[in-house]
Amino acid sequence: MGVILKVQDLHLSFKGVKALSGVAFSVAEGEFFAVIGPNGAGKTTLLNVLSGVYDPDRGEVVFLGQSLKGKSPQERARMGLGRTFQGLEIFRGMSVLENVKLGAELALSTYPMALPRAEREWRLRAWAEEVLDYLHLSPFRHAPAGMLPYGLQKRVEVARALAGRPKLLLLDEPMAGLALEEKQDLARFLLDAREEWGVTLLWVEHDLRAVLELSDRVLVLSYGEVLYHGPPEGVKKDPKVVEAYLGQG
Ligand SMILES: Nc1ncnc2c1ncn2[C@@H]1O[C@H](COP(=O)(O)OP(=O)(O)OP(=O)(O)O)[C@@H](O)[C@H]1O
Repeated sequence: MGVILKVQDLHLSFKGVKALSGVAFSVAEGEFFAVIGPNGAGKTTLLNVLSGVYDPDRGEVVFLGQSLKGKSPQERARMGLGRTFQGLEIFRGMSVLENVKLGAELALSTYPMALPRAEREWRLRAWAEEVLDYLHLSPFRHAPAGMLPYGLQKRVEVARALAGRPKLLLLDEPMAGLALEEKQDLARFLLDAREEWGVTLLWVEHDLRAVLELSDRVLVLSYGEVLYHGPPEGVKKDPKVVEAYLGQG
């Protein structure tokens, strides 16, 4: 398995607060990689640096062997770096299908040649429908996304991100606010997406049980520093992690 993402010596401060301090790790292709840590540890800041919302003060992010320095979030997305957000980022007044087609536009924008309008529309629709079907959202395709229950809205957001055919999908707390059954459904969809479309997953998540059950490797951050980087089995055994994170109960 090759390395899809390499993060080297990232530093970022906000007015003296060190949000990231010497963060380094790598993610292998096809991995389900988790980032956890207490509130304010720097997890969302890390996602913002990876997706190009913030420039780091120091350090580098290499995606598929290419440095991301100076690349906008849009350029990164076109390279195959997808993202979902902590809050919901769907268009509530648009139908589920329209939301997912917007994501599919991104996949088509990387297509090597310009397509005739009708064919373009056909491909967009076909790909969006495939993703909807895969995530069991087809019955809701014409419903305004904002009218669906929260758990389904979260699933629409994941569907839209997957429709962009990311090679690496960054997920910011995808399970927040979901009931246990909805979490289990989402976990299955993510694992299936990895299997079916070969997408690598990097998720920030507070549900420790889900993280330890599903992830291949885990990065633990605290005060912007890496406390632990390794398999899930080692997380609870690491004295530094217990002290800074798990000890909080
Ligand atoms: N735009 C910003 N301006 C100023 N300070 C910021 C900004 N973004 C983050 N910070 C600070 O950087 C630190 C890390 O914040 P971050 O949101 O990355 O943590 P987190 O691990 O995602 O926390 P949570 O689990 O609560 O979402 C915090 O001290 C936060 O207050």
